[in-house]
Amino acid sequence: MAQQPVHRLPSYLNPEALGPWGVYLEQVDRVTPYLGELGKWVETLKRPKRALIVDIPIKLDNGVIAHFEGYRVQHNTSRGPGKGGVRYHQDVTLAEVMALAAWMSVKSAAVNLPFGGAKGGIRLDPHQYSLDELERITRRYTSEIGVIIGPNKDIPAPDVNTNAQTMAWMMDTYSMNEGGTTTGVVTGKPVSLGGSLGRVEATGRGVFVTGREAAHDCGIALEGARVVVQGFGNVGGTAARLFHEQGAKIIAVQDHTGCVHNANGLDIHALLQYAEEHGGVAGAPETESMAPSDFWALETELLIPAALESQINADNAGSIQARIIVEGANGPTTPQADDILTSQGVLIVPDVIANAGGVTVSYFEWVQDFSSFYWTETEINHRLESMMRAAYTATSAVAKTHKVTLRTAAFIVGCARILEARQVRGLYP
Ligand SMILES: NC(=O)C1=CN([C@@H]2O[C@H](COP(=O)(O)OP(=O)(O)OC[C@H]3O[C@@H](n4cnc5c(N)ncnc54)[C@H](O)[C@@H]3O)[C@@H](O)[C@H]2O)C=CC1
Ligand SMILES: O=C(O)CCC(=O)C(=O)O
Repeated sequence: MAQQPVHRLPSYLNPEALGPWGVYLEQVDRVTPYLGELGKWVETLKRPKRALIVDIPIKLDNGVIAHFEGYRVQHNTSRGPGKGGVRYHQDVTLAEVMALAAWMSVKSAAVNLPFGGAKGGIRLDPHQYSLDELERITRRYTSEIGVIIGPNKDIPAPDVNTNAQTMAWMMDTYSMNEGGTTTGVVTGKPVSLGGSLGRVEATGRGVFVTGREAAHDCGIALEGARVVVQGFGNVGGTAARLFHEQGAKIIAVQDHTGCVHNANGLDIHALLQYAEEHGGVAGAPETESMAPSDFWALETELLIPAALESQINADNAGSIQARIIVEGANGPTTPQADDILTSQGVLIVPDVIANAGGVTVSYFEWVQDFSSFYWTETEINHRLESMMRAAYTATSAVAKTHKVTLRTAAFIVGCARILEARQVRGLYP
């Protein structure tokens, strides 16, 4: 499974300095030698098919007109319509959304969903705006990107700081503009609007399933295993709860408000409630606060980054003492950190497999909306579990065959599927 570190970029072109898009390009460079004849199409993967920047002018509650910048990027649609979430965050940039869209292409293909990759975002700190303002921002954004989205073109979903309510506003705005209710234009909607049971916790559940498989491969029992989680929102919060419910000990959690630690294991149900009421984990009872550098250096069986990109990088990778990293976030580990961790014997379950549970249940939601026939939560969870296990097992087998990391293996599977579709669609698609 171990891979020799490779450094294809010249030293003056540091992928960490290039941000998430640079990290993605380096990952593509690393997989190219394994793509055989299909490698001749690899340039397709190195640029987005389409990128839209939109201006979102809205009237704030105080009467002032404010302008926000929004994006929707469709990285690749060779295998099906674009698919991917919408992020609201003060640091969102076009280059970041390009990387997030590209990881969606690889992810959808790696788990064999009939989708391409897309992503959207608005640069704003949603915590600074009222619910009414967020509704106006979301509706204007949806109208502006309405020219390129649609149930057969590109289907948005929730990501950081967006949720089922955001998707309901998007679905309603798109439907108003189209002149008819169009449930299939977004996924992650409320169940009362054609959303799927199980979607809210699907990504965290996928992280749990792939983490459990990886632990099994490494001979680690979940009962009593130590787990450290960065990000305590939809993905990190759910994953922490599922590991906790299987007897694992969540010893530390970090979110944007701080880090909390308890060597005997945090009471995850109480912490979830505290974070809901206080907007974050900082100051939770029966916890000690901890410096971020100490957080990363904690000795643990599993480490789950479930916040933002490039959190595990050349600066902190050397101090990490986890046996397994399960990537709930997109792009949390830079290529340099990958090399350092691999040389330390850490097994990394990459984002494009580990967090694919969300888009997998989004796929179920899309199928249910088209057929107007809805499945039970037990059916959803059962199908999700079997697809996540199959993806993990297939990726592990490819990693063993080529003697590469799970990330390179997942990229081999995903990129080959995308490029094969690209090839058979013909020379002038
Ligand atoms: N929601 C979904 O279905 C999916 C999400 N993801 C990825 O998972 C990650 C988390 O997404 P969600 O849980 O949906 O978002 P969320 O908005 O529900 O939660 C984000 C969490 O990250 C924390 N956070 C933000 N900035 C941080 C910082 N600088 N340091 C530490 N913690 C910080 C927040 O406090 C919050 O707990 C993102 O990378 C997202 O792209 C991946 C697949 C699907
Ligand atoms: O559910 C979806 O369609 C996409 C979720 C997402 O944005 C992701 O997997 O990163």
